[in-house]
Order: sequence, then structure tokens, then C-alpha cells
Amino acid sequence: MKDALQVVKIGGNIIDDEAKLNSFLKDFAQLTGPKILVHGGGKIATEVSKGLGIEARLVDGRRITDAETLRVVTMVYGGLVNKNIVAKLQANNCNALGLTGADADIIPATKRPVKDIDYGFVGDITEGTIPAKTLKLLLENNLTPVIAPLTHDGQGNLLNTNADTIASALAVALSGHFETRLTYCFEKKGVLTDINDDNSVIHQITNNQYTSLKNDGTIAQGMIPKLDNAFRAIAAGVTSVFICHADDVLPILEKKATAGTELVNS
Ligand SMILES: Nc1ncnc2c1ncn2[C@@H]1O[C@H](COP(=O)(O)OP(=O)(O)O)[C@@H](O)[C@H]1O
Ligand SMILES: CC(=O)N[C@@H](CCC(=O)OP(=O)(O)O)C(=O)O
Repeated sequence: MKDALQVVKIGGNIIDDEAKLNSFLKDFAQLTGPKILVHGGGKIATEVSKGLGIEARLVDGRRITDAETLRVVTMVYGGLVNKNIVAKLQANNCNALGLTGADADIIPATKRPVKDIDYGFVGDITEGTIPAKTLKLLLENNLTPVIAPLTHDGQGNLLNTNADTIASALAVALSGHFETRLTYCFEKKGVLTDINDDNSVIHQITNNQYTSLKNDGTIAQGMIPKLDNAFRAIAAGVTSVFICHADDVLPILEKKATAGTELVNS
């Protein structure tokens, strides 16, 4: 049987910590079969903005991206973070290829329309518009795409797009070609009933449980868009979706241990 495609997303709190990032990338490099790594980097973008005297503004976890901030995130996500990850993967014998969504037209998007809030240069991905062809070609040639959270509008403009959304959209687009597994890795053990207790992992979560835990405030902040994206992926044909600690990616995906939170479509 052909290996499943692994789409893995790594979040900003791990990327910001070199030792944790190195350890995660060493594990990721060992995953067998086709794989894609989508990275965030929001924390570093905020620090770099601050250093340049630009105040970072986020609404519901989404960065307001004016022209100056777009320049910062292009440098941070498309340059610094993406190329460092690629170099580290090469050191682990993983033939990585770093891309933004503009490269090879991997992720076309549209600038978010202004409603109550003007998010500026933030891109939304329309369902069914990601051409899977190029990624499929790269994967079939044993390359590992490393995707920065930048998309483009087809008119010469880069757009800033949440990395959790990109991971979900890519997994859905490729699920028509591969059995696809999506894993969100971050700095906690999974979705927790007590955010300060890593032993309170919810091992399986259904859509109904998610709604009630969101309503009572147990699930909050960045976990809300992450779970929205994760449930969208599973409803659209992605075989499995996990949310787990970056240290647990290998045991989970090699099915050697039960860890993290698995999403259940019901
Ligand atoms: N119930 C919960 N379980 C785990 N994390 C939660 C929960 N509710 C809120 N969070 C918060 O969500 C954050 C993850 O979202 P985010 O910061 O967007 O992740 P990432 O590092 O992948 O970008 C966690 O760091 C945590 O502070
Ligand atoms: C539009 C938008 O909010 N884009 C995100 C992209 C980076 C990201 O998603 O990084 P993490 O996964 O580390 O949070 C941002 O600029 O923060």
C-alpha cells in the first residue's frame, strides 16, 4: 500500500525556541513517505515588528497586515523562518524545498474584504482553488515542500494567511490524490480541559464537544481557529487530524503511541 501523505503544521512558539525546533525537525525528517511542512512564525514577526517600531495588532488571532507589516512578514516568514527550517531539514537528510504560496502558484488567495475590520493584506483561500498538481509533482520526486504562511492574489501582491488555515487547505486539496493525514504541532500536549495542566488532554474530540467547550470558555484564543480549520479538513475528506505536542509527532504518526487530541467527525 502507498504511504499516506503527512501534512504537518508547526506553530510559532516552537519555531521561536531553537532547541525545540531542532528536536522537532529531527523527528519530522524521519517520517517516511510523502510529507509537507507548513510553518507559522507569528511570535517572531511580532518581535521583529517591535524592533522596527511597528506595533503588532491581532484580532481573533489574525494579524492586521498594513503595507509595512506585509514587508516584515514577507522577510520573516518567506526568508528567515522558511530558509532556516529548510537548512535544518537538509542537515537531517530531508530534501526540503522552501516555498511561499506565490511560488509555482501553490496557494492563490483573495484579499479579505473590509467589513467591520480592515485586515489589510490578509489573504483568504477559496475552497477548491488550490491547484494540487505542482505539490503532487514535488512529492512524487521525493522533495519535501516547506510552506511559509504567505499567499498571493494573482495581481502581484503577496498576502499574509494564517498557517493553520494553509495546512488545512493544502491537506484538503491533496486528499483527492493521496490518503492524507493532518497534524497540528504546538507547545501543549493537545486540546486541554485545563490550559495549565498538560495531563488534562482530551484524547478524542467531536464537533459537539468542541462547541460546548468553546461556549463554556475551556477552549479559547488560538485554539478556536485551529479547531475550526481542523474540523473543516476532516469534513472535507482528510483521513485523520491530530493536535499534539511537537515532541509527539513521530510516535503519533508512526502509530507507536497514543498522544495528543484526535478529531472525530460526528
Ligand atoms: N483548551 C485549550 N487547550 C490547549 N490550548 C489552548 C486551549 N485554549 C486555548 N489554548 C491556547 O491556544 C494556543 C494555541 O493556539 P496558537 O497560539 O494559535 O497556536 P500555534 O502555536 O500553533 O500558532 C495555546 O498556546 C494555548 O495558549
Ligand atoms: C493573517 C495572519 O494572522 N497570519 C499569521 C501567519 C503566521 C502564523 O499563522 O503563525 P503561527 O502559526 O505561529 O501563529 C500571522 O501573521 O500571525
